[in-house]
Amino acid sequence: MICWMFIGPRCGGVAFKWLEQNVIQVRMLADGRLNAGHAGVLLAERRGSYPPIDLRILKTNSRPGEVESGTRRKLKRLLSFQRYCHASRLLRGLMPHTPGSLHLLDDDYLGQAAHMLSKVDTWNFDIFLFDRLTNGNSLVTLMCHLFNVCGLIHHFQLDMVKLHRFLGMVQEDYHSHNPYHNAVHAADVTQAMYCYIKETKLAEQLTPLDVFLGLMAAAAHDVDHPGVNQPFLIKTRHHLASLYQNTSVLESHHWRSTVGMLRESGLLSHLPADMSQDIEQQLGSLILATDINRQNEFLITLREHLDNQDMDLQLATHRHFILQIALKCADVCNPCREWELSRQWSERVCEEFYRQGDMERKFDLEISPLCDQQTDSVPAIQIGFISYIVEPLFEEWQRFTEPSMLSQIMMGHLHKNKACWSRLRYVHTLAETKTHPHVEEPEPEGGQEEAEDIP
Ligand SMILES: Nc1ncnc2c1ncn2[C@@H]1O[C@@H]2COP(=O)(O)O[C@H]2[C@H]1O
Repeated sequence: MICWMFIGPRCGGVAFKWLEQNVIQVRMLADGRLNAGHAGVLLAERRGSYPPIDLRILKTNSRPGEVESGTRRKLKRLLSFQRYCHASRLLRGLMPHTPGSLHLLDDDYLGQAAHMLSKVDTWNFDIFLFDRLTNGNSLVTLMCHLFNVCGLIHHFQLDMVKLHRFLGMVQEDYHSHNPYHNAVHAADVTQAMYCYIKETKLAEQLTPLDVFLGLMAAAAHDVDHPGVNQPFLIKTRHHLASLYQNTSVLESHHWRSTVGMLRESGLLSHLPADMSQDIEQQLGSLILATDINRQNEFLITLREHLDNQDMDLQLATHRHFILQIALKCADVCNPCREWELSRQWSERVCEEFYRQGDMERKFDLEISPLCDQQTDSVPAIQIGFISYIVEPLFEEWQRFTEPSMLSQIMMGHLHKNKACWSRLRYVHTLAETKTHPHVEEPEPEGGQEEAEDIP
């Protein structure tokens, strides 16, 4: 059955609504235009960040065919115009976030944000605070600053209006209602990427193009993330899953969306065609490397290079590989942040998992691993994630940096945080035992003593 529905203003995330007996509407981001699937689950196709425009256009078209054919050009024009307004508001320092109530940023806030930027290369950079100080514009503000301090604007002769327009689009295309996969995560990964790029081992070898690619890929690597994972998209037969043949579905979408925004903004239009094509391809290869399913492939290659001591950063291919690794590290570095920051990311990512699990439960789909709030506790998820993903990767990264001061700081946080989660898991299991006395009382865990002083 084909069904078109017009729904309220954007609220992000994914929501279900029963339409008919056995047809469910799944709303992603509350974009107005929905795709229909006769298998029972309907998923929304995301077409940009400005649903009020979508809705206005779509409401004037009651039949799906008409919407598709008659307004495509108009829609595109309006989206661009809307984005243009957004970018120019950003340029004037106005807040783009609450439509109809634009305020000037308080000078004190800007002063504090500027002060934070002077320490943007420190590992304890508090991205949550920075996001509040910039009124939700952490990604745009951070990227503009980094492009400036890295000399990229000058080197690539970038047009500032186009740059703002592009970054505004990227930031807006992150779903602000995702607890984890939102623009603050992108800003966090970008800040981490900057720290890695500045590692002596890399800084000496990277070209301006490498730095440009590393920062751009970090900023855009999760753009338009729907807040659910690939298995969810596959089992609900989302059109992106079939478009990308069930392989690196989200990452492919992040990349292609980025390319679309690059072209729409015209940011690279002054560069020779072969150069902008190369940039698009390299961005793809970097963003696709963040597919967590490819973790082992990258880890094995990195280990081989380190064992054989054959990494030659004068070679473009080797620099590209190490940029992929750096981006992968940045993407999963939250357990290496200091406890207060790390804990927030852990809770956010688990909240996103649980929301997915709740939807799966509600609609009788199999609950995905780690997504069952009733059985998968935050501490248990964290210990698993640290043990199987983060530790193995960062151990090799530490070897690569020989080891740098930053690597040692990150490993220090990682071990402390893991011990802390162990302690919390123990407390959690103990509480479960008290509630369900038939469950055997847990033994104190290895990390417990180490974690005594951690809240
Ligand atoms: N603190 C964390 N705990 C558990 N999983 C995490 C954590 N941080 C990141 N991840 C996972 O790591 C994945 C990296 O790729 P994704 O962004 O697709 O999705 C991310 C999450 O599924």
